[in-house]
Amino acid sequence: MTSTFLSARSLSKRYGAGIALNNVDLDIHPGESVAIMGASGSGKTTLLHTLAGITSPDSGSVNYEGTDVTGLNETQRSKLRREAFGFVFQSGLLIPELTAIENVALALMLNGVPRRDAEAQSLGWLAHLGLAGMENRRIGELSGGQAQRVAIARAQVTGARIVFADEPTGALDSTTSAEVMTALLNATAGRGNTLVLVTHDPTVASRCSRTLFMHDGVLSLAPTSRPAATQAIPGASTGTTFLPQLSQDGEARA
Ligand SMILES: Nc1ncnc2c1ncn2[C@@H]1O[C@H](COP(=O)(O)OP(=O)(O)OP(=O)(O)O)[C@@H](O)[C@H]1O
Repeated sequence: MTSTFLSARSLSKRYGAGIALNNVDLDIHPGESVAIMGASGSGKTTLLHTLAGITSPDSGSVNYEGTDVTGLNETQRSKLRREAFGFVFQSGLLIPELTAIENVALALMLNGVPRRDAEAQSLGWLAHLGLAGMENRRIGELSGGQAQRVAIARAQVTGARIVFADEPTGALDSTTSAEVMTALLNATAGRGNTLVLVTHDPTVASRCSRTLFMHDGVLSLAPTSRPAATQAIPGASTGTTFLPQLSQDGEARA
Protein backbone atom coordinates (compact mmCIF):
# COMPACT_ATOMS: atom_id res chain seq x y z
CA MET A 1 0.00 0.00 0.00
CA THR A 2 1.29 3.47 -0.83
CA SER A 3 1.88 5.90 1.99
CA THR A 4 -0.63 8.52 3.01
CA PHE A 5 0.54 12.05 2.81
CA LEU A 6 -2.66 14.01 3.19
CA SER A 7 -5.19 12.77 5.71
CA ALA A 8 -8.30 14.10 7.39
CA ARG A 9 -9.72 12.77 10.63
CA SER A 10 -13.21 13.42 11.97
CA LEU A 11 -13.57 16.74 10.16
CA SER A 12 -16.72 18.60 11.07
CA LYS A 13 -17.81 22.08 10.12
CA ARG A 14 -21.13 23.81 10.40
CA TYR A 15 -22.40 27.17 9.29
CA GLY A 16 -25.21 28.18 11.61
CA ALA A 17 -27.65 25.30 11.74
CA GLY A 18 -26.38 23.74 8.53
CA ILE A 19 -23.69 21.10 8.33
CA ALA A 20 -20.99 21.43 5.70
CA LEU A 21 -18.77 18.59 6.98
CA ASN A 22 -20.00 15.75 9.16
CA ASN A 23 -17.21 13.64 10.67
CA VAL A 24 -15.20 13.22 7.47
CA ASP A 25 -12.24 10.83 7.35
CA LEU A 26 -10.07 10.69 4.23
CA ASP A 27 -6.62 9.48 3.22
CA ILE A 28 -4.99 10.67 0.01
CA HIS A 29 -1.85 9.06 -1.36
CA PRO A 30 0.96 10.47 -3.51
CA GLY A 31 0.25 10.32 -7.22
CA GLU A 32 -3.52 9.90 -6.84
CA SER A 33 -6.14 11.91 -8.66
CA VAL A 34 -9.24 12.08 -6.49
CA ALA A 35 -12.56 13.49 -7.67
CA ILE A 36 -15.16 14.69 -5.16
CA MET A 37 -18.72 14.81 -6.48
CA GLY A 38 -22.04 15.59 -4.86
CA ALA A 39 -25.08 17.81 -5.05
CA SER A 40 -24.85 21.58 -4.73
CA GLY A 41 -24.41 22.51 -1.08
CA SER A 42 -23.27 19.02 -0.05
CA GLY A 43 -19.94 20.31 1.29
CA LYS A 44 -17.48 19.61 -1.53
CA THR A 45 -15.83 23.03 -1.57
CA THR A 46 -15.75 23.18 2.22
CA LEU A 47 -13.93 19.83 2.24
CA LEU A 48 -11.46 20.98 -0.43
CA HIS A 49 -10.78 24.23 1.39
CA THR A 50 -10.38 22.46 4.73
CA LEU A 51 -7.93 19.92 3.27
CA ALA A 52 -5.98 22.82 1.76
CA GLY A 53 -5.80 24.81 5.00
CA ILE A 54 -7.98 27.62 3.67
CA THR A 55 -10.92 26.89 5.98
CA SER A 56 -10.56 25.76 9.61
CA PRO A 57 -12.83 22.94 10.74
CA ASP A 58 -14.85 23.20 13.95
CA SER A 59 -13.31 19.88 15.01
CA GLY A 60 -11.09 17.19 13.59
CA SER A 61 -7.70 17.49 11.95
CA VAL A 62 -5.86 17.58 8.63
CA ASN A 63 -2.35 16.20 8.44
CA TYR A 64 0.02 16.86 5.54
CA GLU A 65 3.25 14.87 5.59
CA GLY A 66 3.41 14.84 9.38
CA THR A 67 2.33 18.48 9.79
CA ASP A 68 -0.90 19.11 11.66
CA VAL A 69 -2.31 21.68 9.25
CA THR A 70 -5.24 22.49 11.52
CA GLY A 71 -2.78 23.32 14.31
CA LEU A 72 -0.92 25.96 12.26
CA ASN A 73 -1.61 29.65 12.59
CA GLU A 74 -2.74 31.63 9.53
CA THR A 75 0.79 32.76 8.63
CA GLN A 76 2.09 29.19 8.74
CA ARG A 77 -0.88 27.88 6.74
CA SER A 78 -0.39 30.59 4.16
CA LYS A 79 3.28 29.59 3.77
CA LEU A 80 2.31 25.92 3.41
CA ARG A 81 -0.28 26.79 0.76
CA ARG A 82 2.22 28.90 -1.18
CA GLU A 83 5.02 26.36 -1.05
CA ALA A 84 3.40 22.92 -1.12
CA PHE A 85 -0.05 23.35 -2.62
CA GLY A 86 -1.35 24.61 -5.95
CA PHE A 87 -4.85 25.81 -6.74
CA VAL A 88 -6.96 25.76 -9.89
CA PHE A 89 -10.40 27.24 -9.39
CA GLN A 90 -13.17 27.91 -11.87
CA SER A 91 -12.44 31.60 -11.84
CA GLY A 92 -11.04 34.38 -9.78
CA LEU A 93 -7.50 33.29 -8.98
CA LEU A 94 -5.77 34.75 -12.00
CA ILE A 95 -5.11 38.48 -11.98
CA PRO A 96 -6.77 39.94 -15.10
CA GLU A 97 -4.50 42.99 -15.28
CA LEU A 98 -1.42 40.78 -15.56
CA THR A 99 -0.24 38.78 -18.56
CA ALA A 100 -0.15 34.99 -18.63
CA ILE A 101 3.55 34.88 -17.83
CA GLU A 102 3.22 37.47 -15.05
CA ASN A 103 0.41 35.45 -13.45
CA VAL A 104 2.51 32.29 -13.45
CA ALA A 105 5.74 33.98 -12.39
CA LEU A 106 4.00 35.69 -9.49
CA ALA A 107 3.56 32.36 -7.73
CA LEU A 108 7.33 31.89 -7.73
CA MET A 109 8.12 35.50 -6.89
CA LEU A 110 5.92 35.25 -3.79
CA ASN A 111 8.25 32.45 -2.71
CA GLY A 112 11.29 34.69 -3.19
CA VAL A 113 12.38 33.64 -6.68
CA PRO A 114 13.87 36.59 -8.64
CA ARG A 115 11.68 37.83 -11.48
CA ARG A 116 14.05 36.78 -14.29
CA ASP A 117 14.26 33.18 -13.01
CA ALA A 118 10.54 33.12 -12.27
CA GLU A 119 9.70 34.21 -15.81
CA ALA A 120 12.12 31.69 -17.35
CA GLN A 121 10.51 28.83 -15.44
CA SER A 122 7.04 30.15 -16.25
CA LEU A 123 7.83 30.26 -19.96
CA GLY A 124 8.69 26.57 -19.82
CA TRP A 125 5.44 25.68 -18.10
CA LEU A 126 3.33 27.77 -20.47
CA ALA A 127 4.98 26.11 -23.45
CA HIS A 128 4.49 22.70 -21.86
CA LEU A 129 0.78 23.48 -21.60
CA GLY A 130 0.50 24.54 -25.23
CA LEU A 131 0.53 28.29 -24.63
CA ALA A 132 3.77 29.21 -26.40
CA GLY A 133 3.31 32.58 -28.07
CA MET A 134 0.53 33.64 -25.69
CA GLU A 135 2.76 34.52 -22.73
CA ASN A 136 2.23 38.26 -23.06
CA ARG A 137 -1.53 38.20 -23.41
CA ARG A 138 -3.60 39.43 -20.52
CA ILE A 139 -6.02 36.87 -19.07
CA GLY A 140 -9.00 38.56 -20.73
CA GLU A 141 -7.33 38.03 -24.09
CA LEU A 142 -7.34 34.25 -23.62
CA SER A 143 -10.13 31.72 -24.06
CA GLY A 144 -11.55 30.00 -20.97
CA GLY A 145 -9.55 26.85 -21.69
CA GLN A 146 -6.35 28.82 -22.25
CA ALA A 147 -6.89 30.74 -19.02
CA GLN A 148 -7.38 27.46 -17.15
CA ARG A 149 -4.10 26.20 -18.57
CA VAL A 150 -2.42 29.37 -17.26
CA ALA A 151 -3.96 28.51 -13.88
CA ILE A 152 -2.55 24.97 -14.14
CA ALA A 153 0.89 26.38 -14.96
CA ARG A 154 0.64 28.68 -11.97
CA ALA A 155 -0.45 25.83 -9.70
CA GLN A 156 2.50 23.66 -10.73
CA VAL A 157 5.34 26.11 -11.37
CA THR A 158 6.24 26.13 -7.68
CA GLY A 159 6.57 22.34 -7.66
CA ALA A 160 3.38 21.91 -5.66
CA ARG A 161 2.98 18.31 -4.51
CA ILE A 162 -0.80 18.62 -4.39
CA VAL A 163 -3.11 20.60 -6.63
CA PHE A 164 -6.58 21.40 -5.34
CA ALA A 165 -9.00 22.13 -8.17
CA ASP A 166 -12.57 23.37 -7.71
CA GLU A 167 -14.69 22.94 -10.84
CA PRO A 168 -11.65 23.52 -13.05
CA THR A 169 -13.69 22.82 -16.18
CA GLY A 170 -16.99 24.22 -14.97
CA ALA A 171 -17.19 27.04 -17.50
CA LEU A 172 -15.86 25.10 -20.47
CA ASP A 173 -17.47 23.21 -23.35
CA SER A 174 -16.97 19.45 -23.39
CA THR A 175 -14.07 19.44 -25.87
CA THR A 176 -12.16 22.15 -24.03
CA SER A 177 -13.01 20.49 -20.72
CA ALA A 178 -11.41 17.24 -21.91
CA GLU A 179 -8.32 19.14 -23.05
CA VAL A 180 -7.98 20.99 -19.77
CA MET A 181 -8.41 17.73 -17.83
CA THR A 182 -5.66 16.13 -19.91
CA ALA A 183 -3.38 19.09 -19.16
CA LEU A 184 -4.29 19.04 -15.47
CA LEU A 185 -3.72 15.29 -15.08
CA ASN A 186 -0.46 15.37 -17.03
CA ALA A 187 0.80 18.27 -14.93
CA THR A 188 -0.09 16.59 -11.62
CA ALA A 189 -0.62 12.83 -11.30
CA GLY A 190 1.34 12.35 -14.55
CA ARG A 191 4.39 13.70 -12.71
CA GLY A 192 3.82 11.78 -9.50
CA ASN A 193 2.00 14.65 -7.82
CA THR A 194 -1.53 14.56 -6.47
CA LEU A 195 -4.76 16.10 -7.70
CA VAL A 196 -7.84 16.61 -5.54
CA LEU A 197 -10.69 17.91 -7.65
CA VAL A 198 -14.29 18.96 -7.06
CA THR A 199 -16.62 18.53 -9.99
CA HIS A 200 -20.27 18.14 -10.94
CA ASP A 201 -19.25 16.48 -14.20
CA PRO A 202 -19.12 12.64 -14.20
CA THR A 203 -16.97 12.69 -17.35
CA VAL A 204 -14.37 14.78 -15.55
CA ALA A 205 -14.55 12.53 -12.48
CA SER A 206 -14.14 9.42 -14.62
CA ARG A 207 -10.70 10.66 -15.68
CA CYS A 208 -9.52 10.51 -12.05
CA SER A 209 -8.18 7.42 -10.30
CA ARG A 210 -10.79 7.60 -7.53
CA THR A 211 -14.19 9.26 -7.07
CA LEU A 212 -15.76 10.04 -3.70
CA PHE A 213 -19.17 11.51 -3.01
CA MET A 214 -20.38 14.15 -0.56
CA HIS A 215 -23.91 14.00 0.71
CA ASP A 216 -25.06 16.47 3.37
CA GLY A 217 -21.49 16.80 4.63
CA VAL A 218 -20.86 13.05 4.77
CA LEU A 219 -18.19 11.56 2.54
CA SER A 220 -18.91 8.20 0.98
CA LEU A 221 -17.88 5.77 -1.72
CA ALA A 222 -21.35 5.65 -3.26
CA PRO A 223 -23.30 8.26 -5.21
CA THR A 224 -26.75 7.27 -4.00
CA SER A 225 -28.35 7.79 -0.62
CA ARG A 226 -29.75 5.36 1.89
CA PRO A 227 -32.27 5.99 4.65
CA ALA A 228 -31.15 8.15 7.53
CA ALA A 229 -29.25 6.66 10.43
CA THR A 230 -27.38 7.98 13.44
CA GLN A 231 -24.30 9.75 12.11
CA ALA A 232 -25.56 13.33 12.22
CA ILE A 233 -23.85 15.80 14.50
CA PRO A 234 -26.03 16.13 17.61
CA GLY A 235 -28.38 19.07 17.41
CA ALA A 236 -27.86 19.67 13.72
CA SER A 237 -30.86 19.91 11.46
CA THR A 238 -29.86 18.60 8.08
CA GLY A 239 -32.82 16.50 7.00
CA THR A 240 -30.05 14.14 6.01
CA THR A 241 -29.75 10.74 4.58
CA PHE A 242 -26.93 8.51 5.66
CA LEU A 243 -24.10 6.99 3.72
CA PRO A 244 -21.23 4.85 4.96
CA GLN A 245 -18.15 6.86 5.83
CA LEU A 246 -14.62 5.93 4.89
CA SER A 247 -12.22 4.26 7.25
CA GLN A 248 -8.54 5.16 7.15
CA ASP A 249 -8.06 2.57 4.44
CA GLY A 250 -10.87 3.93 2.34
CA GLU A 251 -13.15 1.03 3.31
CA ALA A 252 -16.77 1.83 3.91
CA ARG A 253 -17.85 1.57 7.52
CA ALA A 254 -21.33 1.67 8.93
N1 LIG B 1 -18.92 30.96 4.27
C1 LIG B 1 -20.09 30.35 4.44
N2 LIG B 1 -21.03 30.87 5.22
C2 LIG B 1 -22.21 30.25 5.45
N3 LIG B 1 -22.54 29.06 4.90
C3 LIG B 1 -21.64 28.49 4.09
C4 LIG B 1 -20.38 29.10 3.82
N4 LIG B 1 -19.69 28.28 2.99
C5 LIG B 1 -20.49 27.22 2.75
N5 LIG B 1 -21.65 27.35 3.41
C6 LIG B 1 -22.74 26.38 3.42
O1 LIG B 1 -22.19 25.09 3.67
C7 LIG B 1 -22.80 24.11 2.86
C8 LIG B 1 -21.75 23.45 2.00
O2 LIG B 1 -21.26 24.41 1.07
P1 LIG B 1 -20.17 24.05 -0.01
O3 LIG B 1 -19.83 25.29 -0.76
O4 LIG B 1 -19.07 23.32 0.63
O5 LIG B 1 -20.99 23.04 -0.95
P2 LIG B 1 -20.66 22.50 -2.39
O6 LIG B 1 -21.01 21.06 -2.38
O7 LIG B 1 -19.28 22.86 -2.78
O8 LIG B 1 -21.70 23.30 -3.27
P3 LIG B 1 -21.66 23.76 -4.81
O9 LIG B 1 -21.60 22.51 -5.62
O10 LIG B 1 -22.94 24.50 -4.98
O11 LIG B 1 -20.45 24.64 -4.98
C9 LIG B 1 -23.88 24.84 2.05
O12 LIG B 1 -25.11 24.69 2.73
C10 LIG B 1 -23.43 26.28 2.07
O13 LIG B 1 -24.53 27.15 1.96
